[in-house]
Amino acid sequence: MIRVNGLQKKFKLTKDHKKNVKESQQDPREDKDFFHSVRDVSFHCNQGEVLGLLGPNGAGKTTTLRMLSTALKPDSGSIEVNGVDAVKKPLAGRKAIGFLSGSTGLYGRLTAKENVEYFAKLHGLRGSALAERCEELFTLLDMHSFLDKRADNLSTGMKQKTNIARAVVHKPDVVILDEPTTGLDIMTTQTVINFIKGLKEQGTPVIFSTHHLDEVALLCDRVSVIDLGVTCFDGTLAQFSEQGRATALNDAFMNILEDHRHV
Ligand SMILES: Nc1ncnc2c1ncn2[C@@H]1O[C@H](COP(=O)(O)OP(=O)(O)OP(=O)(O)O)[C@@H](O)[C@H]1O
Repeated sequence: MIRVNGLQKKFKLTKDHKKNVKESQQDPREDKDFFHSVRDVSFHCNQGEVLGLLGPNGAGKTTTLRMLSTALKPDSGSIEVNGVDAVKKPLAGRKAIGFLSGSTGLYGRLTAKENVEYFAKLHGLRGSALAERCEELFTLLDMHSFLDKRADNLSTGMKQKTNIARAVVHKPDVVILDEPTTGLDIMTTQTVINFIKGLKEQGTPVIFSTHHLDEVALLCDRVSVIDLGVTCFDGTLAQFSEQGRATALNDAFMNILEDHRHV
């Protein structure tokens, strides 16, 4: 399981950013020298659960997920993965977490297969264990038709499948996916959704950020909403509808955001 408590992360403002800040309306995340992207974020996800991380553009979801992946160090707060303190022990945290980011690239000159195998080797897999794990992922993610194509020549969907395979090749304890279906066609989206369902069935906790509430309805046991860097909802889907006073998830989401901004 993964438990996140009171995460905070601020960034030093550049000169340009400071100029924009002066011109913008008052934002509680701004101060003289820093932009407080994540101010107070807490949630948890148990074995076999899928948690959907929601929030408007710029709310702080990617910054939060990058802290979970250990790519960014929080200014304060804790991240615990199966009892391991991932802030104090980032190497152990990195091993335990599989992270798909929106920005990581593949090695363009390597084929899809070579990309996944390369990351498997970095995680210490060798021989038949490596071959079996890669084969399992190639089948689950329906990758066989493009395994020998160079990454440079892959479509967006093929690249995303390869990125997902590479993120989970070491069978991490927790899987974190930043907008895994953004920009994908319907068939590729379905493959990714089925893949997440498979992880859930195996008991692996999955946290994914998304703007697609239909995916939340299909996949999620829990929902966490971040607004202006703060968790303004964290609970089950039923509690989400209850607090948002609507059965339609988009209405519930809008009500939760409005309540948060008018407190
Ligand atoms: N390195 C940085 N320096 C300054 N500000 C940053 C930095 N990284 C992120 N931010 C700011 O922090 C805020 C949160 O960004 P983040 O990418 O976490 O949002 P998000 O919820 O993932 O948004 P989206 O849904 O658009 O992907 C944004 O206003 C962004 O401009």
